[in-house]
Amino acid sequence: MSFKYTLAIIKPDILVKQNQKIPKILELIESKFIIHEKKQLNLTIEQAEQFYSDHRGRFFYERLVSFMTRGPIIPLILSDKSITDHDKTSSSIKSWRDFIGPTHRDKAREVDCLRGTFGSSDTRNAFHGSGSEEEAIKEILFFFPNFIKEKKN
Ligand SMILES: Nc1ncnc2c1ncn2[C@@H]1O[C@H](COP(=O)(O)OP(=O)(O)OP(=O)(O)O)[C@@H](O)[C@H]1O
Repeated sequence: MSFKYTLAIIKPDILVKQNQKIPKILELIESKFIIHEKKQLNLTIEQAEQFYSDHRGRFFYERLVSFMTRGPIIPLILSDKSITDHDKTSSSIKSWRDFIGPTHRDKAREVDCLRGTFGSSDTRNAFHGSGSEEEAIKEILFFFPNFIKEKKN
C-alpha cells in the first residue's frame, strides 16, 4: 500500500479568466476525488521558482514562473474515491493525472480530460498534478505543511 494522496493545482488561467467556472470544476473533481484540503493564494516569484525548480533552464521556465504568479491559484489535496489499494498502477497520483490529461494543449484536446476542456496553451494548461509519490509528498508539504503529520497514513 503506498501513498494515498496527490497534490493538484487549479492554475491562474482559470482564476483570472474563467473564475465563474470554479464551482463546476470543483463539482467535476468531487465526482471522482475527495478534496481533503483546499486553499486559494497568490504565489510570489520566489515561491513559483522554488515549486518549479526542477524545470530551471528549460525554455519555458520564465514563462511558467510568470504565468503562475499572474493571479491566484487553488492547491488541493485529493484522493481517488474509488481506490482502496493504493499501489504503483492504481493511485490517486495516476488517476488525477489521467483526469487532467496530457500537458500539451493539442494532445489534451484529443481526449476527454480537464486540460482539453479548460486549458488554452501548453503553459496555460489549467491544472497541475504531482508526478510521483515523492513529488506529491514534497508538494503537499509545500502548500499544507501540517497535513502529513496530522494524517499519519
Ligand atoms: N513544452 C512546453 N511549453 C510550454 N509550457 C510547458 C511545456 N512543457 C511544460 N510546460 C509547462 O510547465 C508545467 C510543468 O511541466 P511538466 O513537464 O512538469 O508537465 P506536467 O507534469 O504535465 O505538468 P504539471 O507538473 O503542471 O502537472 C506544465 O504543466 C506546463 O504549464
